[in-house]
Amino acid sequence: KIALLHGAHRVGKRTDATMEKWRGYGLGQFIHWGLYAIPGGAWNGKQYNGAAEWIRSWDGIPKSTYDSLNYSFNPTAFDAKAWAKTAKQMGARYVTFTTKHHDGFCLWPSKYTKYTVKNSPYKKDIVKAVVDAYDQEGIDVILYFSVMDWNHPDWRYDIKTKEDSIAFERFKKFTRNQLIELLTNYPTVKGLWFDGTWDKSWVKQAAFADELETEMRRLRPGLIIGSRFRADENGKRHFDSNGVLMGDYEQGWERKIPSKIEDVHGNDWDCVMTVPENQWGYNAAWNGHLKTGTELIEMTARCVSLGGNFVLNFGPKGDGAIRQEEIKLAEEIGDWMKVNQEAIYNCEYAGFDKQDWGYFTRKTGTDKVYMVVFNVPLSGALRIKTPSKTAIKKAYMLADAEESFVPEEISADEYFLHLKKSTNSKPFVIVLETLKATQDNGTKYEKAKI
Ligand SMILES: Cc1ccc([C@@H]2N[C@@H](C)[C@@H](O)[C@H]2O)cc1
Repeated sequence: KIALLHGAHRVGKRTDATMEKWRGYGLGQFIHWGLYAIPGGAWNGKQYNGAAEWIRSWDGIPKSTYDSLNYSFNPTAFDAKAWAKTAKQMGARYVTFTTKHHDGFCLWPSKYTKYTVKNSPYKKDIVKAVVDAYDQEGIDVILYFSVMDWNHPDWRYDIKTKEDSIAFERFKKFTRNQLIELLTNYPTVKGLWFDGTWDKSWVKQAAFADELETEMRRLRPGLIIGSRFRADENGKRHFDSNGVLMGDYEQGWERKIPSKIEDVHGNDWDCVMTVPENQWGYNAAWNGHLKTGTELIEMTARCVSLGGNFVLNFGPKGDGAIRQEEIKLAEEIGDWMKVNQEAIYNCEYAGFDKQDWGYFTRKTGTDKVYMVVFNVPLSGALRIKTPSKTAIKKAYMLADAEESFVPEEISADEYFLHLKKSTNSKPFVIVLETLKATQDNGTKYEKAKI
């Protein structure tokens, strides 16, 4: 073990109630909204293919013209209550909302810069509107914050000169001020989702960032901060020099999902996902593959089956309205969640071997296991391999408990559930009530008689 002053301060998962609630969210919403939604991936009639929220950084974009977009930011269709209703009916249990993206434009009236919504035609505090609307719907709020700030004159990619160092000290104070300001203005938020923390300038601030994290946690006990916020004193990010996760959950799963339980190293994690291949902010021309509702439901089940949460991104338009494609996806996911949410909320890795037909989830702390089925085999037989000393007492459709199954034992701890020749067009869930023979209750392990 390497002695570290600014590495991880905890080994293993947090066990407090706030984090246990976070662990059970299952499904969340990401919202990327800001000035980049105005151009929507195009500039002077030319469509760009990169991620729309990065348009300021592309060749050919006059940065000063982009920066003055705050003077034309007037989202007349913005309705935080409508956003929160969409999230509620989709079944999202939390939302991660961009307070400030890399371009530095603040969607709250920060006292520490002029580059905020206050100096736009819109004027009002968007962060407050979103926090209040989602609180009212009972959806927890996490605030996204980009440390990298292209607008701030004191931002540096690296610190090479004395001048850089003096400027970056000012930038560090500015960053701390904004974070304390956010936690003070919006006391109900449950966490911060950091981005823009990979450049050398910030990676060199292990001591400062460690102290700032401690200060934020003291200001907001229970605050949830991911692994992307700070590096250790050797510049190690996400995992410190001893391989221990920094922060409360792993933030590395951006547009990708772990394929097996070993990949998550026993940590909490969430996966943040775009509908197109790689567009977070609004891009008018959604090119390439757009994920379908069923694909996104499968990603949700896959994340929960591996002990994580799935967070689907929405990129509202420059006028503040959510695009129709996203509304439709939210409805499709919501319709499925209304029937099957029991297999998603407050569920965890089941400890069953993965099978081709889909995913196992387990209601946290119980013997109730769910089979979320996406790929019905031609045989109609769903294979189950139970962990040793685990019997299946009951098996039935979540949507209709009357429709039950008698597992056919095909070998030790291995069964088939035979589906009726029904043509399922949507993913469905089967409940397994299991029985774990435990030594201390003295019962000799008996195959439960179905
Ligand atoms: C290389 C890279 C940097 C930043 C990102 C940002 N993280 C996502 C959550 C979005 O905010 C994207 O702009 C994506 C890729």
